[in-house]
Amino acid sequence: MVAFNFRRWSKDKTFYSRGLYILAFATSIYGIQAGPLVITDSDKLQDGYDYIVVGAGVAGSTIASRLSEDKKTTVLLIEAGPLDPNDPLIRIPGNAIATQNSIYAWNYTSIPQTSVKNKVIEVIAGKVVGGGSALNRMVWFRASKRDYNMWEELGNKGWGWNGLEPYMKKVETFHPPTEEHRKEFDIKYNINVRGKSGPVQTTFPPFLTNFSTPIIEGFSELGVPVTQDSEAGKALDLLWITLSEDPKNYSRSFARTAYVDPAIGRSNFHILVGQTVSKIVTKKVGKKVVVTGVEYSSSADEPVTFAKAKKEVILSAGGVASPRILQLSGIGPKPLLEKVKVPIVVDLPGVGSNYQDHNTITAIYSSNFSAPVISEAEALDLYYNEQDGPLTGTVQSPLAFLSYTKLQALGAKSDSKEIPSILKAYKAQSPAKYLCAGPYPKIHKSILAGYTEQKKLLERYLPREELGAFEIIPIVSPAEGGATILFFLAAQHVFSRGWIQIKSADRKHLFSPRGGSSGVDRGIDIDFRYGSNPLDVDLFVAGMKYVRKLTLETEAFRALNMKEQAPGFGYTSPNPSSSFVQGDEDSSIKEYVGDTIDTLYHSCCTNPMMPLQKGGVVDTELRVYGVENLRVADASIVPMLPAAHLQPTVYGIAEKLVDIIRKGKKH
Ligand SMILES: Cc1cc2nc3c(=O)[nH]c(=O)nc-3n(C[C@H](O)[C@H](O)[C@H](O)COP(=O)(O)OP(=O)(O)OC[C@H]3O[C@@H](n4cnc5c(N)ncnc54)[C@H](O)[C@@H]3O)c2cc1C
Repeated sequence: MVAFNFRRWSKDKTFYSRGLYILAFATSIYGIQAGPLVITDSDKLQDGYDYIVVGAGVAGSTIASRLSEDKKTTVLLIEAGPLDPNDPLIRIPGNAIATQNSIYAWNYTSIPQTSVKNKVIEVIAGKVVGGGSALNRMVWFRASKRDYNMWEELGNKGWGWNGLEPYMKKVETFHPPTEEHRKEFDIKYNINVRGKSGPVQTTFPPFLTNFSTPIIEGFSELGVPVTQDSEAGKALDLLWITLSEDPKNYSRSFARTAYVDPAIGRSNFHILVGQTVSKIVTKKVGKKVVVTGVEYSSSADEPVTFAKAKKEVILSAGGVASPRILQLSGIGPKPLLEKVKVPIVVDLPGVGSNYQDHNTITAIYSSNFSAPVISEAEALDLYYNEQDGPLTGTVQSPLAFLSYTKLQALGAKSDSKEIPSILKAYKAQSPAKYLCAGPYPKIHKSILAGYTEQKKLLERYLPREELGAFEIIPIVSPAEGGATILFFLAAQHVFSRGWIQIKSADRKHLFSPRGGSSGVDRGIDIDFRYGSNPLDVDLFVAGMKYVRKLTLETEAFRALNMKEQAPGFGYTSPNPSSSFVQGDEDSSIKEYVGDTIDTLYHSCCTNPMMPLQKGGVVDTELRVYGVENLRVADASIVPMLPAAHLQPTVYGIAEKLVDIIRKGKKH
């Protein structure tokens, strides 16, 4: 019986985890008990705090905790979700997928994605103290130097690799594997580039499968080596990935344990949980717009309560919620605010624009690979008694980040020796061609200017061996008679840009129930615009062909007798598009992309840190343009999606902001 940590079947497009079913009794035996917690109810609030931080996720927890290290500074952290009672659903790494479908998630849905067969996509985000770090897959690594250096080149001095890396390092305490474990799997790492004393614990999961051998050998046949350590600034080729977990008991190390728990008990730190912020409150002082505090409530029926900020409000509600709260507060594109009848406080075109995410499809193979089949009871026994087994982690072998050059050399036709075909076509596009005007009758000039700059950088750097273009995550799902092998394929530097726009001024939508795409009006249009630039779909064609080369043509994989289950050669869609060409491999993969494209949950870039005239929402000190005493710090300020999972980057952004505030820099 299979008890592996996650699987995803293309047939019904749902995730599930056996972990879900073992929780009930796991709760009762899980070792960690809640310590003494000081949670402040509204009626116990002080009459104002120096800083109010909205959202106790990755960034918000970090900022609130660090600011409260100064005893003279009062901090209020407000979180819509609960403080979990040390729930194994969160704490046991192997339960990650079950957590994503639990009460700890917001579970928004996108609007139908018109470029990919009107697919409606679930947009999972953490709604609990810890935010995304409480339910993510704990994959921990920074992007390549060039990813961050491009941020700097967009006009953000100090936000390149050299400006951000020390802060990402500051977050981490890295625990090397045992010598025996390192040797057994030939794990590569470089202790010198790792953090040594940060609050987030990272390590390699103890339970790895021998699938790392065909992965390393198969990729090697295709010219892809193992990188010594992704954290050195080149997250390219095959990477041994650490997870954000504590080897003390192989439990999740997340923003709650790393930052909030140490702050709880400080008399100058208060945290309100189960309270949803619906508005940043401002007043006019002369010509200036000044933030005075926030309004929040526990439900749509409750009246709002005002909390006063003496110095600043820092908005850290995440890539989807932060632009939403700004728009609800009258800070955003004028035509949108007019349409939904929110009084305009500041006309800021970039709020909600520039939406980016890693999108993904899954290839599935049968094989004769033999991996231990572990029952639920055995998995629990291993976890609790031996700190081992599939519940200790979420990945079991290295994963790959391929540059365009490597990907297209094997995965698709390249009609030029110098530049792969997708990039050649991208270069030929006018920046406005696939950009969406959002709430404007035509694309706003600042947003076009910002994208034009981004496009120039992508054109310049994507052909070089400096940036990841495509991620391949192998997952082994053991079964009697041979494991099922899943490959998650994820596009890294998407060309499409989406929008987040509120549909209503009514705060009641912030309390819309969870529940898939059941037609619940959540008062918000979340539009990834997946595949709106058709080259993003072409990239998946190249990626899928690459995976076929790897699985079906390398010696290492041929020995495993891999048979493609999905998409399968000659995949025909139940809902074929008009352009579908029977018998054509590219066309068939495109159909599969249209039917199954999904998110890798890295929503970001919706309040980009860029100059105002380039569609920016915040400056390099993360201050919102045109508003005094308001900053945004979370995944929304990322100007351009890096080729990496996001959490170390967002923690780093938060740590850097704290330093900026401490140094008291002015605009
Ligand atoms: C399912 C999933 C899997 C992921 N896997 C990985 C991974 O393996 N590795 C990795 O590096 N990254 C991963 N990520 C991404 C990473 O977790 C996020 O990028 C990161 O959490 C973003 O941090 P943030 O501070 O911007 O927002 P979040 O961490 O999402 O925090 C925002 C917080 O604000 C709260 N909030 C929102 N609205 C309001 C409101 N109105 N009032 C009060 N509070 C509010 C939310 O409840 C939440 O707690 C994953 C994300 C998800 C969702």
